[in-house]
Amino acid sequence: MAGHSRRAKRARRQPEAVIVGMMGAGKTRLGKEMSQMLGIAFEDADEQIERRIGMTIPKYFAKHGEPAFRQVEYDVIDETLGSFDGIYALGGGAPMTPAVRERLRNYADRGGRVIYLLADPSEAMDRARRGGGRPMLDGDADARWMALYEQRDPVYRQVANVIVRTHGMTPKAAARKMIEMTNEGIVHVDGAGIEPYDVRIGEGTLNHLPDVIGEGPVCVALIHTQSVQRHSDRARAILRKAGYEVSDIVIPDAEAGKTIQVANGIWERLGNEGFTRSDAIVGLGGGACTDLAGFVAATWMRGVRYVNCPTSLLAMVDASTGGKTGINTPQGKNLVGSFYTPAGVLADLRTLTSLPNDIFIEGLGEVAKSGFIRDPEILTILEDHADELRAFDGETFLESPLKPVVAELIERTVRVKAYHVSADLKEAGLREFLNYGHTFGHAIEQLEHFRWRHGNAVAVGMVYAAELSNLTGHLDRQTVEYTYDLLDRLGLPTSWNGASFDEVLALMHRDKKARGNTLRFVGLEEIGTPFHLNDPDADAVRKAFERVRQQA
Ligand SMILES: NC(=O)c1ccc[n+]([C@@H]2O[C@H](COP(=O)([O-])OP(=O)(O)OC[C@H]3O[C@@H](n4cnc5c(N)ncnc54)[C@H](O)[C@@H]3O)[C@@H](O)[C@H]2O)c1
Ligand SMILES: O=C(O)C(=O)C[C@@H](O)[C@H](O)[C@H](O)COP(=O)(O)O
Repeated sequence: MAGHSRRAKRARRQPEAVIVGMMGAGKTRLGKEMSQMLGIAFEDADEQIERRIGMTIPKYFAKHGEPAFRQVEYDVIDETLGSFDGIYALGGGAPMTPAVRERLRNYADRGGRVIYLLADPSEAMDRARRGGGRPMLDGDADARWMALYEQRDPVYRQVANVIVRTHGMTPKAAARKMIEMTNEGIVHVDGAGIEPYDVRIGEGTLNHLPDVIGEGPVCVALIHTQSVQRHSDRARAILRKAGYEVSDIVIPDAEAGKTIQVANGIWERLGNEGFTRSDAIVGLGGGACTDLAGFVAATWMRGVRYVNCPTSLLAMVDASTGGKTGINTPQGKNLVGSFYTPAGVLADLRTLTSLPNDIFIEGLGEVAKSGFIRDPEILTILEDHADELRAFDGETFLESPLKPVVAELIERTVRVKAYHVSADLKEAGLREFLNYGHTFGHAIEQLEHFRWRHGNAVAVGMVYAAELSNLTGHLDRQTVEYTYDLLDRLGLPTSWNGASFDEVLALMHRDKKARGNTLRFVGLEEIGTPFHLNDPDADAVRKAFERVRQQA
């Protein structure tokens, strides 16, 4: 699972998870349950504090006052976050201290999971009242609890990177849910012009839909293709249970859905159904569907909340993150669109269970691209597991040893994407490196009338870019051969012979990176070092085409 790679990456000792939440939410009870299931230790901050001060918390409160108590509390939490590696439950008021919040942020930045345990208020109040010994609830306990809840809920949401609702669940089921959710990979995307958001990767991440959509929207348009009906049924059930009115919008499959006609049909429907600016759109499907849904979200009333739920490997690793949305025109791929940041990305590994083998393999094209431009470890993982990846079978995937490998590949690839996007949302320079292999790849897609899948076209495009880098004296022959070899082992195409050089050249001139009459490519100097290859020698541009064609 993604959580395993998280553990492997963590160099220092720190808790597996920290639990925050209101008094009576069940932090201690469920924390202990989690620790037993995982076979690791449990620690409760309030019990630690009582051991240190040698008296009960109410007595210490009465004798020394709240500020003195909060200082001891901070010291104990600070030490424990740096020395304990089990499950750690904090007192309900701890995150209200700014220094504790700062410490929790630092813990989360190093891969830590802060769980906000969100219980039903009446259940939690009841438990808090029965528990007794809580100085913050002196007087009318229920009224005090409610007042504290209103004050603390936004703070818990701010410090937590996992929110778990336990309403109506048995302790065992709630603890299992908490474990599942802490095992998710989380990639945070931030940067100039970006409203920060998280990409969540794991089994069951669609359960986060209500938290990501939030309380503002009343109606949610769920845009998906027929091919993912099973998953959209689940998403719709989650949304309806959370109280949203859901409009189910089915669009044509793949690139046939990425058109102005389809977008217009949805705009008409949103208008007829009275969608307002405070409503939300969820796109659930492959990259074509999520590109279109994001485009509709960006343009409806000049922008409504958008949640991206990718269901193909390619959409999980690439299309879902970074805010590029758009449609194709008869003149080319993605020629109309906008940069529009989602409120969140939920990559649920369960959706991969219905993904056909050839579409999974296509997604490996973009995974390999991220290895070539930034993270060579991705290439090592691809090499080490090429045979198993090639034999991907959705039906057995979740129980197979391939699951943690795929989860790690997704997380690493999304990190590469987040690195470029965070620094350069609108593609002024660095972000263009994500376009490695795309100048030639997009031309293939266009000339093949989209019968060629995007990831396959990018694979050939990377071979072209490697050959061009070699012909212009930037890349050694060995790395070019390695490119052919790795892509071939993964089952990706490495050659193409579908049109003339002049036809390809005309389309490469229309690529979004081109400026005036100048061709611009992303080249490679060595693995992990892409560069801008501007206005390359015309002979090299043609010769690279011939090399790619000769292999076919
Ligand atoms: N916005 C970006 O940054 C970005 C990045 C990369 C690619 N893209 C775009 O993404 C598209 C390619 O994405 P793609 O490869 O996902 O193509 P796609 O959306 O066409 O999906 C491929 C096929 O798989 C099906 N499918 C998807 N998930 C499934 C599932 N879980 N079970 C069964 N069938 C499923 C789809 O219905 C489709 O038939 C292209 O349009 C490309 O331009 C965008
Ligand atoms: O996010 C980016 O930036 C990319 O270039 C990622 C590409 O892998 C992706 O195919 C993207 O859709 C291409 O965008 P385009 O601007 O070249 O159409």
